Amino acid sequence: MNPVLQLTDVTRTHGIAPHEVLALRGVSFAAHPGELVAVMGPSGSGKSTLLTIAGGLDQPTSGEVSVEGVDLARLGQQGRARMRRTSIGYVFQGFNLIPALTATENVALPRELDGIGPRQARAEARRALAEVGILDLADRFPDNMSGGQQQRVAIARAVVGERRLILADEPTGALDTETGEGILQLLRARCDAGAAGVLVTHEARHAAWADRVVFLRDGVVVDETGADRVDVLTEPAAR
Ligand SMILES: Nc1ncnc2c1ncn2[C@@H]1O[C@H](COP(=O)(O)OP(=O)(O)OP(=O)(O)O)[C@@H](O)[C@H]1O
Repeated sequence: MNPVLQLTDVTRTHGIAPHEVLALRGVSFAAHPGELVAVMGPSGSGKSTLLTIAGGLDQPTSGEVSVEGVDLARLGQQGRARMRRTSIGYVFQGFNLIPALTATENVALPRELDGIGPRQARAEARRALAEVGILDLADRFPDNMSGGQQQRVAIARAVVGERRLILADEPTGALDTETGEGILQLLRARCDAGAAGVLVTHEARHAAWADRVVFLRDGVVVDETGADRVDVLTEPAAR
């Protein structure tokens, strides 16, 4: 089966010499349909850099990133923006909802930007809100929702329109344990339905929802394993 996401020998340098930082050094990585991959590693190991590059929000210094078989570098800026709206869902730690828009409007926005008519975009948004269990909050504004409810809206926005690649950067951030588990359950369900997911997390019990765990250190993939060995991965210094 072809991967939804493929990174090949990706390098990313931040800053300029002599103060440059090599955030990623030759990372190769794939996520297939139906697969949830967790990315773990110490602070500064390159996890967020990897995710933003996978989502076309940042570009590698060298190497190739393809989504659904399309090399993002060949798309140009507009093509990448379109790819982000149609194929890639990004769940940010801080939700990034627009306060002046209702839940439905927040979720419908990427579809409308993509040229879908408002009526269809709203219908798709309501379906996505139902999928994450908060259709009853469809007309509410973010400020009148709990953190967990806001994160559900953010997830609905990331999956609306049947996107095939879901990228989540610490999506349970400030949420309590139970709400956080609910969010991971949603991501898992979306991958079980055929999407590919990448989850950046610091917590082993969150990574346990994944099929595979990739461990980064200093911008290099130092280990890759099934979720059954997550406990080992959380303590690399002891190995
Ligand atoms: N815009 C930038 N300019 C300069 N250096 C950067 C920039 N973004 C990231 N870096 C550096 O690149 C390295 C990787 O950062 P990154 O944020 O990807 O790590 P991370 O594993 O996500 O860390 P954390 O778990 O703390 O979020 C770090 O050394 C960081 O300081």
